[in-house]
Amino acid sequence: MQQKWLKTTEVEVASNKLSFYIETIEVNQLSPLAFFAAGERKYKGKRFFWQNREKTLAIVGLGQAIILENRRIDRFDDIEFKWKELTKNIVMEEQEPQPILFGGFTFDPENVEPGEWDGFPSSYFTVATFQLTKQHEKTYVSIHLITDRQDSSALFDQLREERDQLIHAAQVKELKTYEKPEIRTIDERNKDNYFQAVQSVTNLIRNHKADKVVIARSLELEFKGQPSSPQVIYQILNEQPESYLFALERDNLLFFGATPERLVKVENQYAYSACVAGSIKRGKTAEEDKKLGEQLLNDSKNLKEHQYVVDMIASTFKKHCEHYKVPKRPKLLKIRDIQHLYTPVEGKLFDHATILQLVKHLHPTPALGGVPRNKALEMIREFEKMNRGLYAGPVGWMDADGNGEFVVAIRSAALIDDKAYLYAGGGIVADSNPMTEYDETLVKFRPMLRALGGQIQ
Ligand SMILES: C=C(O[C@H]1C=CC=C(C(=O)O)[C@@H]1O)C(=O)O
Repeated sequence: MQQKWLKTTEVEVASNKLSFYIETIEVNQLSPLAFFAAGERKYKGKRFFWQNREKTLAIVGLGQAIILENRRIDRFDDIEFKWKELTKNIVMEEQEPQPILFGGFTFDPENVEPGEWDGFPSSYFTVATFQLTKQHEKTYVSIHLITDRQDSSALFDQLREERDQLIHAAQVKELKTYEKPEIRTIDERNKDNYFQAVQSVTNLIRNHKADKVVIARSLELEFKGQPSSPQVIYQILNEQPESYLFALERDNLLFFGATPERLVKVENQYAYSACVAGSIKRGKTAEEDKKLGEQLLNDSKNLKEHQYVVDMIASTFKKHCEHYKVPKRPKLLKIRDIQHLYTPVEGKLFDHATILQLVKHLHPTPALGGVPRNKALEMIREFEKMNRGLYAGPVGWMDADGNGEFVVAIRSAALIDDKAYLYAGGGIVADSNPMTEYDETLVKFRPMLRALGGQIQ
C-alpha cells in the first residue's frame, strides 16, 4: 500500500468546545465501490456514495463523525449555520481534499403520509469518519474525528489502524462483480389513485387553479433475500454511468439513484443549474431516436412544461447573481432510457450568496413541484397520497469553502431490508392525458427497476 502523508489538522469548533481532527493520505489504486463495500460489516447504515456525471469526482463516506439533522421549517438555514460553525476555523491547502457534508433534504417536510419514510428527518447530513475522495485520477482517504474529549490521541490511533484495514480490504480483494437481486413480486401501489390524481389535477389546471403540477407514484418490489447496498450501487455504476449516482444509508434504509438532473453546483462563486423537464422515450434505431428528439423539441405541451422551469430557475439566478446566462432554446439531454428537454443556466454569485441559499430557493423547481409552487405543493399533498421522502428532493454535498453540488433525487429508490420502493412522476399541464403520463412513469421507472433485477415492457 503506497501512501503519501499529507498532514493532521486540529480545528477548534467555535461555540461548542468541539475539536475537529482531520488527517488525509493519498493512496494508490482504490475503487470507490470496493471501499464502500469494505465498510459492510462495521458501517452498514452509516455510508454514502457519490459520483458526478462527468466522473471527475467520486466521494465515499464510512461511519459518522457527526450527524446534522433536523425537522424544522428553517431546515436549510439550520444546516447551513451548523456546518459553518463546524468548519469556520478550517483552512485547507488548495489541492487537499476537504471534509464534506453529505446528505439530503426531503421533498416536502409538511407531508405526513405514513409509509417507508416514517421517522426520517426532513434534513439528514453527515460528515464521514472515513472519507474517500477520488478527484482527477487521484485518490485520498481522510479520517475525521469531531470530539469534545481532550485525550483523543489513542482514539485517533485506533482510527488510523481501522483506516489502514479498510484500505487494505478494498485494495487486495478482487474487484467483485455482483449479481442482480431476484424479485419475488412487483406491486404498482395505488395505481387507481394515480390515474384519479392526474385526472383531478388536470381538471383543476383547466379551471385555472394552477398552471403545472408534478404528480408521482411508486412501485413496491419484494425480493427473494435481501439485496446489499454495494450490490445495487454496482448495478447503477454499470448501467447508468452517464448520470449522477448517489446513495445514502440511514440505518436499514438505503436511498439511491441515477439522476440526470443537477439542481445546483457551486464552484468558486460560480453557480450552475439545469432545467430538465419534458420527456420522450429513446428510439429503437438512430433514425427513430432522432425523429422522437425532433418531436420533443417541437411539442408545445412539453415546451410549456419546460418553460415554467426555465423561468423559475432564471428568476432565482437573477436574485442571487451579479450576472447569469440562459440559452433561448432547450437542447436534448439523451440518457439510456429517455430523452429530455434541457437548458443549462449559469451565473456569477453575489459574494453573500451560498449554495444552501440557492438550494433553499430553487427547491422544488417546477420540474418536481409545480406553478405556482405553494398551490402545487398543496395539490401534491392532497392527491398523491404518498410520502416522497428524499425522492425529488435535493441530495448532495458541500465543503467548508462553500463549493458543492446538489442533484434532484429522481430515478431513485429506497431499499429497506427485502423491499424496494421506486418513484417516478411527470409534469401535468392543461393538455395532459392520464394514460400518456402513466406510460411516461413506466419509462422513468426503468433504470432503477432494471438495476434491481426487473423490467417493464
Ligand atoms: C418527476 C420526474 O421527472 C421530472 C424530470 C424530468 C422530466 C420530467 C417530465 O418530463 O415530466 C419531470 O419533470 C421523475 O423522473 O420522476
